[in-house]
Amino acid sequence: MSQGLHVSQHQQQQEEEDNEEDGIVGDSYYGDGDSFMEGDLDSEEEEVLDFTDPFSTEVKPRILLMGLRRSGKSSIQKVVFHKMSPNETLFLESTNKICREDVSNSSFVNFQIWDFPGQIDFFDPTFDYEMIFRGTGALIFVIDSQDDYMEALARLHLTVTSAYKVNPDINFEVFIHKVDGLSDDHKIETQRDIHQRANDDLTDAALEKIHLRLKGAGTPYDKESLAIIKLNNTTVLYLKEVTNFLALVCFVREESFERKGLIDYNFHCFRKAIQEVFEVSVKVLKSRKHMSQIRKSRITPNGTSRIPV
Ligand SMILES: Nc1nc2c(ncn2[C@@H]2O[C@H](COP(=O)(O)OP(=O)(O)OP(=O)(O)O)[C@@H](O)[C@H]2O)c(=O)[nH]1
Repeated sequence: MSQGLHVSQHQQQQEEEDNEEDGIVGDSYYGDGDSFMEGDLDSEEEEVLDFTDPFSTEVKPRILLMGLRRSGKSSIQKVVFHKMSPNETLFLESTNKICREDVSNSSFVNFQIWDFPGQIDFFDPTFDYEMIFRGTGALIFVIDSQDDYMEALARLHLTVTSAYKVNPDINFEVFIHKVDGLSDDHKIETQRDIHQRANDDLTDAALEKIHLRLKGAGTPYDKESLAIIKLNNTTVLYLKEVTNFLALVCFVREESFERKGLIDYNFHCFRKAIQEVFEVSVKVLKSRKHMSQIRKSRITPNGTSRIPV
């Protein structure tokens, strides 16, 4: 509660400060201003986008973070990729230029994330959205669930339809953010309402083929999903989910994969055994709980036993 109040006061103050600044309309989105964050954390690279930079032509999967002002885009990025504590995000300044960051923690994780200013204007001639969307793999649209989200939905529709026209292969993700201020019932209701309205808008525009994924709408993997990664030393890494809390990671010689069916069969037996152990453990725990309840019911309030146990 108090956090919510604190945030809204901060937001109000920030809005006032922002309003004093020039908007970015008429200004270049890719200017040579400083990066939006002072005191850069452990970022690999973070910079204001500059299309004259030859590095910008490097082909890397690109993820765009879009949404209204103060919806929480930069906070998500800072908390996820820079281990910033959520409280510290209160002090983030509003983003007024497109900020591009390389995320390359390892050879498996290597992509760019572009954080957009909230008030981007698709009709501004300095904003070359066609060029941006053409090379984009995924667009994450952030909605502040504590705010009146009608404006955000209108902006979502404009963003998604503009992007889809340029590049129908973009994956659209909608993050319903700041749900910490909502009750459980309100969370579900908000998600349902946003989902319904966003899809209704697309249907009205005869664009129901655009698929919006809203957080909570499903996971991109199931129990058959697995990862087989060939390492460079003739070894293969085999990763597969056993239960929600357990994954099996094996390093196997490459030639062993000629008999992959055998590996799958062994994995199947292993998973079955784990599940059986789990089910037996649950039964034992339940029966212990049951016995302890029976014992308690045989003890009178003054602590003496009604029936010897
Ligand atoms: N309650 C709550 N507040 C949050 C959350 N995430 C971010 N905020 C607050 O929301 C405000 C705006 O966050 P930013 O990350 O700067 O938002 P933005 O979308 O990048 O804003 P612009 O750069 O203006 O487009 C900050 O005061 C954050 O502390 C959250 O999960 N819950």
